[in-house]
Amino acid sequence: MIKVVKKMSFTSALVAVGFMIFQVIADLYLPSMTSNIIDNGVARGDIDYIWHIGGVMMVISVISIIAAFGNAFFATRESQRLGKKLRSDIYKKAENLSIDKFGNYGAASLITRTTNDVNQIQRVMQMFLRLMIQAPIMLLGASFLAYQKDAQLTKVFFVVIPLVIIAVGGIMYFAVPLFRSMQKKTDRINLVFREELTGVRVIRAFNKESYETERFDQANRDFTHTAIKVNTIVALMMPLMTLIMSGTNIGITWFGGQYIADMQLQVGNMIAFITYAMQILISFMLLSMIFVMVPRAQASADRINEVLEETDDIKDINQPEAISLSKADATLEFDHVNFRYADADNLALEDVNFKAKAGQTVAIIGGTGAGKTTFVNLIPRLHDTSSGAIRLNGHKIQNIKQYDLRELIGFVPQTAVLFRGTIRENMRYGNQKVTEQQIWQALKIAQADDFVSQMADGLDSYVEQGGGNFSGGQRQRLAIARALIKQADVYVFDDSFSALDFKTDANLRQALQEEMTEAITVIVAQRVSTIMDADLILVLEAGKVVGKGTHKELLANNKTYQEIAYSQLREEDLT
Ligand SMILES: Nc1ncnc2c1ncn2[C@@H]1O[C@H](COP(=O)(O)OP(=O)(O)OP(=O)(O)O)[C@@H](O)[C@H]1O
Repeated sequence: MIKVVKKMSFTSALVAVGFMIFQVIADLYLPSMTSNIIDNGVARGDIDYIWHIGGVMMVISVISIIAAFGNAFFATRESQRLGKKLRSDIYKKAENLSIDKFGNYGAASLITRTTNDVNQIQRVMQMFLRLMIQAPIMLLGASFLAYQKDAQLTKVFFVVIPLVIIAVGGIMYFAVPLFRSMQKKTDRINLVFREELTGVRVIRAFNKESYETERFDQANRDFTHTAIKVNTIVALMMPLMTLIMSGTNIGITWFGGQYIADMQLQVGNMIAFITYAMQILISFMLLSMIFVMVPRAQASADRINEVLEETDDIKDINQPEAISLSKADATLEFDHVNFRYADADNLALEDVNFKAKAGQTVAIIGGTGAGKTTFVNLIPRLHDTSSGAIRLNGHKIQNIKQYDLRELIGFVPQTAVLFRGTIRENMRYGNQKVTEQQIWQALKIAQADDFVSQMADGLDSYVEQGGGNFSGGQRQRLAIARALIKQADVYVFDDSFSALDFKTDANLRQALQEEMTEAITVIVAQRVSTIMDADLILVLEAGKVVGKGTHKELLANNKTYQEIAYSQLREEDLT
């Protein structure tokens, strides 16, 4: 919690506390003045005194209101600023986490941490700056002043305070663990909800709506059940405290009445004493709320810190080497590269070696799970090699800044992702300075110019979240065009042609070959026809390169390649 709170501006926090101290002093001063008005003004019929003290009380009340407003303003502003900072820090951290670490948390949990957990911290900080410091000061001040008004009456507190501690302690004992479990249940709701929203098509196709609704209802019921339980327990606090306060009132009036009759106490002092007693009990109540809220916020702070303090295994070195676009001199080399996933027993890639230069196309083919995606993910350092080296333009990729490295790579992932906006905005994603002509040129190479030009709004056509209003093949072509717009030394296409028909696939490859004379093209494919013209084909099987060469060479002497090739194409198509 302290680590999180340190992110706050302490000057503004101090200002908030300063205002609050003024407010408490004013609030503590008022009952004393009331007692003076009653005992010295009303009892003696001194109208001037009543006017004079009444005026002073009005001024003090105004000061109290101004101080309360100032405190509320600074407390709200600072807690909101803290929330903003935390949200932004978590977002930046999540954005830069390696794919593995990101997967450990999952999108649902990261969203809960950015929203729900940050809200908890914000609420507690606002309460802290408004009430948490007020409560102990008021408690001490009111106790001292009550004692001053009448020492004998303080005996009421020997009964009342243990009762308050038992009531508050009991409530906390049951409520705090439930508050903690609510956080986990919120995570669960988000996880189920997100999974169902993203898989809505599959759910409908399998007629699993009622199954999924039940799954969501279960998570929802579980959360609601705990929320009702905890809120019912906490709701007991108010009636219990009202009961204790009323009891205190009766006790003070009972004993106070006797002291007044014995001329040991004045009426005004008893009224002031009652007000101080109420302030003491309110302080206890506020303190109890703090004890309920702090453990809850602590759980949130732990969850936030867990993300913020996550050590990232993919880091930039201290003095990275400078690298820039090499165009015709570009080279890409895998030098005895091995890779193992953190939780896996076996290597996902084993001793991969190859070298390519600008203008060349390197293709990777292999069955599902052979390691093709893992292979291409190593190039922009989405994962780091376990051993061996990858060199881009002669630089070990670990020795250059991740930003610089990724600037030199045009990457089309296996699942084409488009962002909500327009086609133009999506095309400018990797290069803000791109001209209209360059966009159309990239769309032409990606075989996307036809369908984009036929759309009523052309480049300004609307793209739904994830590109949902385009077909799979159209999405792939737009994603390819977006990568081509980026000036890069290496273009990586991870199974990016799979949704294209054979003719479009062939046209696209032809266009790429003509255009990519100053870049290296890495293509992952399942279809032999897609990679037949590549300068170098790597055949992957269970993470090992079992064949390396051109289509002709592999067809002549590589068994795995022959099996793949003959299972897909007729003999005459293969030559
Ligand atoms: N995050 C991960 N953690 C552990 N193992 C993984 C992870 N991602 C992939 N693997 C494993 O690594 C191996 C290679 O996976 P990869 O995704 O690279 O295969 P692929 O050849 O691209 O498959 P496909 O053609 O089906 O996309 C598989 O056995 C897979 O189960």
